[in-house]
Amino acid sequence: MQKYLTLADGTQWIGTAFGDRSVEGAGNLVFNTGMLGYQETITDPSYLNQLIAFTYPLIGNYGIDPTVNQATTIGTQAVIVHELADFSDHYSSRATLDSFLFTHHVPGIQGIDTRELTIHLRHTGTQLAIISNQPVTNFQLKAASLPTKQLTPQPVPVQATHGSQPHIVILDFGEKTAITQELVARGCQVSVVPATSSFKLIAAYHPDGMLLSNGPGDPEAQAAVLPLIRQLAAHYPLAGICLGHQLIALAYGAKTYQLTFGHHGLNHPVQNLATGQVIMTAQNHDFAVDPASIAKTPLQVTAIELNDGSVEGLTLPGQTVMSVQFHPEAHPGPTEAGQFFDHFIHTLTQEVVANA
Ligand SMILES: NC(=O)CC[C@H](N)C(=O)O
Repeated sequence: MQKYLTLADGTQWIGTAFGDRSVEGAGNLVFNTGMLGYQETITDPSYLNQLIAFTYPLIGNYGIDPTVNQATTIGTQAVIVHELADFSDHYSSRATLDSFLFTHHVPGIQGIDTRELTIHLRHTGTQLAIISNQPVTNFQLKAASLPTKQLTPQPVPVQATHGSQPHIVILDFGEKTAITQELVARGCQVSVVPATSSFKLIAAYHPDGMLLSNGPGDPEAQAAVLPLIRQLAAHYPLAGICLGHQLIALAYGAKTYQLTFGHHGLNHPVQNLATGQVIMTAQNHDFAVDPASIAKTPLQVTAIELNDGSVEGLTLPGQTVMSVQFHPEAHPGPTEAGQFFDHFIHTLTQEVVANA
């Protein structure tokens, strides 16, 4: 069965359907350059309502391992690949990518030259796209007719995982489960609460530290949560990852902007400005903190991306506030950025001891 990928600029690509063949979708089309980790990427809630084109030419070859999902539902609108593996050749695999997407009602399209598509997107910038069963004649009308997805709100408490100390409360904007897992692996007790939680509800958890999670969408659309972030920072050590990092920037008066085509990959070099150390990082973001806007705030830049100089880390001198634009939890991606968790836990453990 033929499937059509139509971009807002009118370009059309024709491929073959896989996943849920009946489903159509619309949203921002982004390209992901990771050479592995398609399952974690597809299940990452930050991709809510986006279409993901994988530049790696063969996708699906190691199948689906139920233990690596980053969320229980898939917010991604569509998966675009060059060649879909029709086998899954790994001992941990329990399903094919095709059947996994079918189960979650996500459409896929294969046979697309995703590298050519990526070159196109690098010239035009991120744009809206539609995946459909018939050629699209009226782009606006068709896009408006297709439903957008929502993240499933979680009950309170979402999760209380028992480690020892410290107790970290995650404010959940669409958290990847790997963040909780990385904290638990370092001995933390973790509770996850919805991003709409009040300060009073959060305080009842007696956090030793707070973490603002990753999440989908434009950070400037989250203005309502900024006073809570300032209140949290005044009471607890505060960390932010990706969307959480952008929200910390906004909470202290900086601005964010949309990148031309986003960072979605696993080999983004990031330099720590204090030590000079460069690490490889996993990234997944379309927005970034405007470096010029930071000068007028109390924030300081701690790290930059070496390809385009974008802001990768922030701190607030005088308070324990630290954030990163990249993904220290990886899943997928290089794990060396996990030192961010080590640093945060070390800092707040010292504060817990000092306050005892
Ligand atoms: N992974 C994330 O948290 C993404 C943050 C934000 N939605 C962006 O695209 O920039």
